[in-house]
Amino acid sequence: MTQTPLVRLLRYGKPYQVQILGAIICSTFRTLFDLAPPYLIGVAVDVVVEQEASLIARLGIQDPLTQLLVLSILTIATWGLESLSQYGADKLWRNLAQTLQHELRVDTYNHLQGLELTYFEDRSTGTLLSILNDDINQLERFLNFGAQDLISFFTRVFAVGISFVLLVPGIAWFAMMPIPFILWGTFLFQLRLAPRYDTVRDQAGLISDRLSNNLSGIATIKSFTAEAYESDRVYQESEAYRRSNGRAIALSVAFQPLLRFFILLGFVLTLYLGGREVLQGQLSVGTYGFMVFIVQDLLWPFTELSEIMDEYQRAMASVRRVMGLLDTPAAMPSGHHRLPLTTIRGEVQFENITFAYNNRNPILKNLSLYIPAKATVGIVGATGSGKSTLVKLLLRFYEVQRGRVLVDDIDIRDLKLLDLRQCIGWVSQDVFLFHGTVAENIAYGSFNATVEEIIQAAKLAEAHEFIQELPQGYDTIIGERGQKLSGGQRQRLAIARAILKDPPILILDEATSAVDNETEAAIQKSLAKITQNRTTIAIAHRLSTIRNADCIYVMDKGAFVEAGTHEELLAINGLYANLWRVQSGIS
Ligand SMILES: Nc1ncnc2c1ncn2[C@@H]1O[C@H](COP(=O)(O)OP(=O)(O)OP(=O)(O)O)[C@@H](O)[C@H]1O
Repeated sequence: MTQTPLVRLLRYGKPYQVQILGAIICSTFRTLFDLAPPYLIGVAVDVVVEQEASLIARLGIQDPLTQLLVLSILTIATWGLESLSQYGADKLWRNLAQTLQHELRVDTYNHLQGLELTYFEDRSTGTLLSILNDDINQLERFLNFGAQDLISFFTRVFAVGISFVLLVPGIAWFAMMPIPFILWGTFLFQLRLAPRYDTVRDQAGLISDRLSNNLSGIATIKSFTAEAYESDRVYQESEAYRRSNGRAIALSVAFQPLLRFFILLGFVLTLYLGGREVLQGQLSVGTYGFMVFIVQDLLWPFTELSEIMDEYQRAMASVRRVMGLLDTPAAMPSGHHRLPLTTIRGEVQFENITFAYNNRNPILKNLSLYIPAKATVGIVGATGSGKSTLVKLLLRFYEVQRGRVLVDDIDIRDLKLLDLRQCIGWVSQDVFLFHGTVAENIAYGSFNATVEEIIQAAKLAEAHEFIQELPQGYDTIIGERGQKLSGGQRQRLAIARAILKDPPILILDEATSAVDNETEAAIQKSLAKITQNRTTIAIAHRLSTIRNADCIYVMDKGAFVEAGTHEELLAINGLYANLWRVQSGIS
């Protein structure tokens, strides 16, 4: 990647190039008008000293009083225009900052959402949050003020530099001598500062990780009385952040005195060499006075350079992180084959699949499974044997390394990802509910559902009764991750959500593990009706849950070791029969 972060940011702002150009022009004019007072004072002195022979007189206005009046009007106009361009620059830059940060945040989130699951498993929420929030806010700050400062700096230096060369060409080089050194020093300073700010941003991500982790695990922290331990860990992370910032600050503040030294050099050189020329009679006293005065205007902005660069590097460290995220390719390409909900049959086939997470040992080995359309299969097996992994492969959360997964005889890699996932209802092992009302959570994914449909789904999931007892019924806010509900209640909302979706393929992964036996029996009765018309894969440890399945598969270490109906498996008298005996208390 050869493009600098700034170029990338500007390219990102391409649709807003008119506003950006407008903002740059306003900032430039604001600075130019801001520079006018010394020149206006010079002209005023010229009027009162030279009177009829002044600069303004040469324009045809002889009367000194009229000249002063013209000058006053000019001054008022300059101030007015300065205020106007300041207003334009502020408005444009601030709005641009808002628009760009908004677009960048939304785009980054949309891109992030499209990344595959392994991406999220390898990263923590805190880091991603810090990119979406802090880094993008950092950009907003830079665009609000930093960009204006940068333009103002360049405009000042160029404008004053040019007028210096035009007015006193023989001496301008005295004052300008330090500029190449300053620019070279700034370049070196930038090179060294950039990695320090990268570290600062990374450290900000780590502290955000720690905080988000701790806040979500607050109950565990309290139950293990780990408050002091966690306080210490937060302290350590915060301290590391402080130290990394300290390293950036150490470099940043050292640059300012260095700059001042070079500026002083330019000033003293002008003072001394210019003064010597006056003494030798080669320079007029007036020019010398003006030169000493203007050299400050030329060199003084350089003292702000360190602050501007500091702001710039901070922002660019953030841009690098945001762009890094935007550059991450979505490694799970969607196929093109459509699978409309109206025509899908719901036949599912795993054909000799082998799968390993991140090139570890295979979890599933050469496994095959055929589920006819509208059939119900149960999968049982030891914990960690690969049951959940199997259904996640059907959802195409991960890619199989060998073999194929087919829906209606089409390889799911060829299917449009959206179509594939729309035809599957997944009640996962760990239910996730969003902060919002009960009704919103049930209707999640079926956003146009009517209240009646929501209530009907809740009734089928045996959830209606407890929902009615909640303070605001279906409008009760259930808290983040549904933490104001019990485990069994959360599961029932998740089942209701899947029922409402009415998918041709239904996956129930330990969907009723947290409900009591009586509720489970009631849910089973509803599910018997619901599963009649769709392909269902039910994973369960509690065998009563899957007892009535058309076929039950027993999984062990990533392979099926037994298959058949409940009765057939009991007759085999193998693993399943053994489990059944243990669970039903026969042995
Ligand atoms: N995202 C992941 N990354 C790496 N390994 C994983 C991941 N998810 C699961 N595993 C590993 O894959 C194996 C199978 O996990 P899986 O969740 O499929 O088992 P399971 O049969 O559903 O277990 P359980 O009955 O406990 O839910 C386990 O050894 C687990 O550690």
